[in-house]
Amino acid sequence: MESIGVLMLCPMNPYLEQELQRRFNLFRLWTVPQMSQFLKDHSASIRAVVGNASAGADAELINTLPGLEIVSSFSVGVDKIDLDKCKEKGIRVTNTPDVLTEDVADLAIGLILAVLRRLCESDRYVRSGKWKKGDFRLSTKFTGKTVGIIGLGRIGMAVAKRAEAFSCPICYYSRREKPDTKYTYYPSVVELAGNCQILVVACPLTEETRHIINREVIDALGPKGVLINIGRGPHVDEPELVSALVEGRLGGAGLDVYENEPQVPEELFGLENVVLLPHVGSGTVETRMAMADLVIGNLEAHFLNKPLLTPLV
Ligand SMILES: O=CC(=O)O
Repeated sequence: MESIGVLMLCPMNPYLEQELQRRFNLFRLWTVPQMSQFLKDHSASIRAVVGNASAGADAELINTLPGLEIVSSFSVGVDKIDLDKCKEKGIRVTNTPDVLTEDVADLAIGLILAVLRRLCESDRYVRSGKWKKGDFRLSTKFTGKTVGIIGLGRIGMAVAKRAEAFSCPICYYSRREKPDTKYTYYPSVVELAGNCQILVVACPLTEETRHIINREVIDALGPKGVLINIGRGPHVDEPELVSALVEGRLGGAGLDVYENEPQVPEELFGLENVVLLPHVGSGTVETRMAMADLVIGNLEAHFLNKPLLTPLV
């Protein structure tokens, strides 16, 4: 397979890069000095693109690669890939589901605890020496709080299972009620937000779910409510979230994702009821290796005319 051109769109993971390099003719887009010359020289030989949560194959890229057969994403979310264009052109698409579910759900619970129990703030309290002058303020209990989940897919279910272990009643919103769950269903996000204390965004980003967290939802969640976003930044109308937090209309937020990563609204930096992570939901050594193996496995299967491991398109 050494002659097959594979285009990696940005640096993602050294192991993945090394294994792709060993098997294919790997092009690293971020090292290309001049895009137009690169495309002139190599676009015909590129048969696969490897992207991730921040860089995917959009219509423009797809149109410049006449030999493209497969886009294999080092992510579960594929919102950066033009799926319709891929379908239209018969380009296969794969992602990395399942292997990252546990890590992302773990992180959602970590964010809930970090916000409610003020873990980051109390860590800073110890390090700055403030403890010597007095005890840390009281925080908020997690056990027993109602957790609302937007999107009861693989990750949403894993969050629910974990929250159940904290004796939390679980409710959810999804496009359709799930017949095989005991969790309470609300047919709108506003109703869900009005009936839970912690609202977790765990659905894929699509045109329907863009800004699913808007002012009305934030107001329904209210000054005691906490928003946790482990989905995608554009699920949230970010300026509305920032003003609700600054004005105290929302109780707190735990965010792993943002509308314009890696830009994070600086107004959030001074708020102690907010915990900010740099999009690390699946960011463990173990999981990133499993994701890399899936990307490689899908490419190998494709070029050996075998069934794809995790086909999306
Ligand atoms: O955000 C990460 C992913 O989609 O895997």
